[in-house]
Amino acid sequence: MKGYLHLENGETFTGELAKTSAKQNVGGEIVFFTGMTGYQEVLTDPSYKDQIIVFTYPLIGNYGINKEDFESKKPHVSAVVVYESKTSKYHYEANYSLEEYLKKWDIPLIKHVDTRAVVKRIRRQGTMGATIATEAAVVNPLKEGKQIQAVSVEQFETIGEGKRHVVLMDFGFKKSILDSLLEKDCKVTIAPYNTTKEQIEALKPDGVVLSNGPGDPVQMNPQLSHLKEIVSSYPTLGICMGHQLIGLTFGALTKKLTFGHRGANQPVIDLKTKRVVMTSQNHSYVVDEQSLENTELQVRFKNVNDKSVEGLAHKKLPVISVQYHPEAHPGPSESNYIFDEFLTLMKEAGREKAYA
Ligand SMILES: NC(=O)CC[C@H](N)C(=O)O
Repeated sequence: MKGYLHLENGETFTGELAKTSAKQNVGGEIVFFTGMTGYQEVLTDPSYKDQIIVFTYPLIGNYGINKEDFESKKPHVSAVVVYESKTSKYHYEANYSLEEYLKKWDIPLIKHVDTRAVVKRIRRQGTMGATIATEAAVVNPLKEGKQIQAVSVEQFETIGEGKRHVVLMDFGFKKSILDSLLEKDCKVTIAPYNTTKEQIEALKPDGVVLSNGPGDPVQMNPQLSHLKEIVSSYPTLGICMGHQLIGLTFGALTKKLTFGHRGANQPVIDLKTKRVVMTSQNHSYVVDEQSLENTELQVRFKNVNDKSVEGLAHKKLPVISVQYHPEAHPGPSESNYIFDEFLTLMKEAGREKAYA
């Protein structure tokens, strides 16, 4: 069936709607992902909530869909745009084809769209509102959402029996972050996004991880003073949204990039070691470097392409943060060492406590 991708700038692209959803009209913020593989992780990463994802690689779905690669229990994107979607699923682990999986969750997929042209528009004019529709449709301009509370857990849950106890504050966490912590011999308590310092104290953790999450970080403004108390009291690692929130809690500002970084090959330099690592990324917002000037934070990582801030360290407290995804999935895992650094921070803080 013929379908349309309408952009907020007034342009329309024509394609073919797969039979994955009967919805006539679905809107969202249109963004693009440049990895050749990793579509399962992208679909199920809660940070993509309410976004229409354009895959730049021209053939998507060729190894099907299997549960092992999910980053959460369900897909969060509002719709999918591809050039070609593979309808078979020959991989030995596959439970669904791409289209079968999207049908299960009633998510529209439009194919045979000139994805190269769409991406060029987004690169030039920025991420914008878009609608996938069966006919002409109005595109609603983007408005600020409260996506974090929609994806965060409501109950505390503790997993694993490792040596270090970490509270993972859930702004929309990817399962790979939990897995990375469990692999490093941590016991992890997943906590709702609005957990207070008192609730964390009761858990007696060794450290806190602030997770990734969807939308604009300023949606957390009402909670920033709570977060500052937490981050100032425990060794803390912030990842993506978590990193942006660490920036905001210490008085820095965030800003939106024209089209963000979404892919598996973003080069990042670690200013401490002077080494460049290839990283997995998914974000629109960044911490504004100039706004760090009068704060207690300093830049630890930078994007080699556009020089944007990719990570911070607190000048005195055991607090580090990364804009990229050290847990990978999809993408390279060579930045995984940041988890080891976080472990060292917890170990050192524990030693101080023992001698206090
Ligand atoms: N993956 C994330 O945590 C993304 C953070 C935020 N939603 C952004 O787009 O910048």
